This record gives sequence, C-alpha cells and structure tokens, in this order.
Amino acid sequence: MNTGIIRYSLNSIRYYLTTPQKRKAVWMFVLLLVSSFLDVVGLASLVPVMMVAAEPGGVQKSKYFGPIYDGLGFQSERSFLLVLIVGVFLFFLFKNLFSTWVNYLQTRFTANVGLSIIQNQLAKYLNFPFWYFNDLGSSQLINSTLQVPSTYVNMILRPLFIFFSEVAVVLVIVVSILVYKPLLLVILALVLVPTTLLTYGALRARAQSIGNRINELRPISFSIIGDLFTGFAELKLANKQQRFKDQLLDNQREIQKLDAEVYLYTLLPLKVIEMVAILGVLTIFLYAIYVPGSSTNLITLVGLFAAAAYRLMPSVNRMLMAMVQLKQCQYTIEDLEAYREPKYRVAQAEQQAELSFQNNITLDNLVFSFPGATTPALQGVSLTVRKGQKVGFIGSSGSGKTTLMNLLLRFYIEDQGHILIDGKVLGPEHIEAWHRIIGYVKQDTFLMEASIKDNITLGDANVDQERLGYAIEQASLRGFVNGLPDGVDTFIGERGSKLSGGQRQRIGIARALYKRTEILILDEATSALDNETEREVNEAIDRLSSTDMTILIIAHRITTLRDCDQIYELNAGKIISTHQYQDLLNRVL
Ligand SMILES: Nc1ncnc2c1ncn2[C@@H]1O[C@H](COP(=O)(O)OP(=O)(O)OP(=O)(O)O)[C@@H](O)[C@H]1O
Repeated sequence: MNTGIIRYSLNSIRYYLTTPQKRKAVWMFVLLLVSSFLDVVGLASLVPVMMVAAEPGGVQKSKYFGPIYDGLGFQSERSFLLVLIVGVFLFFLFKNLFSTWVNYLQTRFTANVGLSIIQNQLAKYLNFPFWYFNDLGSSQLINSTLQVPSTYVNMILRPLFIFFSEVAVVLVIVVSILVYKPLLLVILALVLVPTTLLTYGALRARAQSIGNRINELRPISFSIIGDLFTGFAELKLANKQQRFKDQLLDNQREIQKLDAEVYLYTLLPLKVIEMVAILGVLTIFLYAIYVPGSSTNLITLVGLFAAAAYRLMPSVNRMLMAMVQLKQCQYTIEDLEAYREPKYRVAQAEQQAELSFQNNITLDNLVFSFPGATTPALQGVSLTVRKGQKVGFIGSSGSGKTTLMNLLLRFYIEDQGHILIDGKVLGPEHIEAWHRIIGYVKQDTFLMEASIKDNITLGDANVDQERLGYAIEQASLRGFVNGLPDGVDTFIGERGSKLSGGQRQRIGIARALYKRTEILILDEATSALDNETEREVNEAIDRLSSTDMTILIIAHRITTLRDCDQIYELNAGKIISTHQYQDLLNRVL
C-alpha cells in the first residue's frame, strides 16, 4: 500500500508533539490495539456460544466448553448457558466501557494537539514581518489560524488514529486466518489487496485536488462576507449588495459541490470492496459447479471466505476512507508548514534588556527595501530628534513617511544603518522596553467593539482611574464622554461606528497617553476632515504639545504642524529639506 501520505502526516504531527505527548501517543496506540483486539475477540466468541446454545447437549460435546462445564461441576446445561450468556454480556460491557475510555483519551489528546497547533500558528503569524502580514490579508490569516488547524485535527489526526486501529484489527484477523487456514488468506489477499490499491489510486489524486481547491475558496468567502458586512452602508447605497451576495453564493456553490463530491468518495470504497468480494464468492461457486468433485471443500471455503471478507470489509473500508481524507486534507499539512523559515520571523532576542530614553533619538543613514522591490523605500535617512521635541514629516504620497515610522516602531527592520537611543543602538533585545515607551496613533485607529474605557486601556483588568481621567482630559475627550449616558462605559459600536472621525483619533491619542507613552507617532488622517473634526484633533495635539512627550507627526495639513520644532520633507525615500512652520506657511501663501 502506498504509505506516502501516512508517513507525511506522521512527520507533520511529530513537529507539534512535546516528548510527553509523543509518549502519550504511543500509549494511546497500544490502548487502541487492545481495544481492537477485544473487538475481534468479542465478535469471534459469539459464534461458538451460539453454536452450543442451538444444539441440545452441545455444551458437553464442545471441545472448548465441555472441559469448563465438567471442571466447574455444572449440573445442568441451562445454568451453564445462563452463566455463559451473562459472561458474554459482561465481556461486551467491559469492552465497550474500555473502548469509550480509549475514545475519550483519544479525543482529549487530539483536542490538545489542535490547541497547540492553533498556538503555534498564532505565534507564527503574530511574529510575522509586517509586510507579509499585509500581503496575506486577514481572511487568509483567519483561515490558517482557526479553520486549517480544526480541519487538520478532524481530517488528519483522527483519520490517522482510525487508520492505525483498523490496521490493528486487520492484523489480528489476518494472523488468525493464517493460523487457521493459510489458503484462505492467499485468496483474500489476492482479492482485497489489488482492489484496495486500485480504489485508493483512483481516488487519491482527485481527493487531493479537491482539498486544495476548497482551501483556496474558503478565504475568498471569508473576505467577501467581511466586505459585505463592514461595507454595509456603502454597498447598500451603491446598490452593490446583490453583486457581493452573488459572488459569495457562487463561491459557496463550488465549495458545497466539492464537499459533496468528497463525501461521495468516502462512500465508494465500501461498495467497490463489496462488489469484488461477492465476485470472489461467485467465482468460487462457478468453479465448484463446473469442476466436478471439488464442491464440498470449495463450499466450506466459500463460507469461510465470505465470513472473513465480511469482517474485513468494514476495516479495509475505514482504512481507505481515512487515506482518502488524508489525501484530501494534505493541504492542511502544507499550510501549517508554510512560513516556518527564519525570514518570516522578526528577530527577537530571548533576553530582553532595559532601555532608557533621556536625550535623543538618532536615525543614522537608514536604508530599507520591501522584499521584491526594485528601489529602496528609504534611501539613507538621517536625523536627530531631541527628547520633548515635536517633529513633523511631510511629503507626497508614497515618499516613505509611514515606512520610516514603521522602522521606528520596529515593525520593519532596516537593511542598513541604525536607530540610536541616547547613542545606543536599538537592537532586538530592546523591543519590549521600546514598545513600552513608544505609542502610535494611526490614520485609522484600531477600535474594538467595546466600551470607550476598554478601547483606551485596551481591556485593562485593573484600570488606573486617575490615569484614565488624565488621558481623557489631555485627548480633549472630556466634553464628549461627559455627554454620554454611560460615560466611559458607553459602547462605541463595531470599529467605532458610533464615533466621528475626530473622536476615533482622539481615542487613539488617549490610549497612547494612558500607556504613559514617551514618544508618540501620530499619522494624521488623510481623508478630508470637516472643520469641526480638524479643530478637535488639533486641540488634542495642542494639549499634547504642552507635555514633555516627544511627538513625531506625519501631517497632511500644514496647520497641524504649528507647534513643530522641525519639519522634514521626504521625497522618494530621502529627506530633501527641513523647514520651520513659518517658512512652510509663507511658501503656501
Ligand atoms: N507592504 C508594502 N510592500 C511593498 N511596498 C510597499 C509596502 N508599503 C509601502 N510600500 C511602498 O513603499 C513606498 C513608501 O510608502 P509609504 O507608505 O511609506 O509612503 P507614505 O509617504 O507614507 O505615503 P502616504 O502619505 O500615502 O501614506 C511606496 O512606494 C509604497 O508603494
């Protein structure tokens, strides 16, 4: 049998198991063997019991039960049969309790492995360099973090257990037949082995390609449904909801069709094996009819063949089903294995060091290129910001302002040059300390579907009320919050849908203040803010300017830069000039 997919799946599981878990897996396999053995013994024991029960005086005549009957001094066959039947019942009770316990252990084990795979995927993606993160997109990431591990558990891990426990059953039967009647084993092997191989051979390629296709289609559905709900208002107004709905249904139609096809494939093996087994029986019969003198022996053989094949068929079928499922979901193994190379990990030092910021931040000749880009996004940027300064960045769209901030935030790492804090190179060992003192207010502030308080504290369990009050005050949110029925406990809707653009940015500012940010990067919203919103945001920035916070502002409106000590202008990844606010204002006027 082609065991490529089995070996591949086992290797993939090994990666996730800790040493105790590996030991547990072996232990579980032993328990499964015992459980399979009890299964076969249970069924096999029924035949002699039924035979002696059906024939009066059968107990004493039986070569198995006769000695037990005499040895235990039974007086009547009826009482012996009663004890025998109760014994059989108790055996089945024990067997089923035992196999349920094994199933329970097995499901707990697979659930734990599933959880460690999700943890592993999360760790992988949360440590992803930012640009890959953006490249993959959230639908793909959600699929890989939640859907793929769950499919892996259901369609790789569980089928593997089934496969091995069926192998155990088949082995027990095969050994019994080998001892009892080797010729029968030869006939069975001649009939069942080629059938199994041919059926698997016919289904595996298609099963795999269906699995791959379903994995391509699922994120598309996630993405369309995300757009459909988040873009509710825009799509409704543009009368485009129907088009998105149609796209989603087309995609789902293909998924459902492929799912149904795969389900059909899991039903097929049993039918094929049954046809071949019956063909075997009939062929032996025909032989008995047309070859004179061979019938008595052959008819016994047919009986035995049919009985053995009947018991083997479900096991072989389950083995085949398991293999088809493994093949169909091979993509999950590939998906989980993706992005394990070091280049997909932001370098992080095991030992984190403290960092203090007292004097200045120096960018020393920073060069940075996005993977695959022909020209660097930053081409030797050097500047110094003193503690407490307010510095502005301007420049046309695509000039590298956001990229520069992402380097400063350590979401990207420079190809050349250094960032120095008080003259000390900012390295991977400072990431945690650095992130404690730097804050970022994006153009589109990240907001959770939660209360204002939770959005400012990012779900702090023990909120520092004094700090929260200060953050609200400094971010010019006091008036707004006081006017709300539930104050800071008011829910703001999905992604802040109940807030204005200015309020959203000010929540971002309050968040940075609550965190005791020492260096704040503020990316001013590019979208046309109305006068009132612009005034609100500027008021918050003005208040910040009176603190000792070091502020770096990417500005799209010159008025935002009013309090800046220095303004840098970028073009094509380079600083082309530095300005004072008044010069810029004169230039515009
Ligand atoms: N994830 C990315 N992958 C590849 N190239 C990128 C990526 N992000 C930005 N770029 C490219 O890098 C260059 C600088 O982009 P950046 O976002 O820093 O500009 P910006 O000055 O902030 O623009 P804007 O004012 O429009 O926000 C652009 O040419 C952009 O196309």
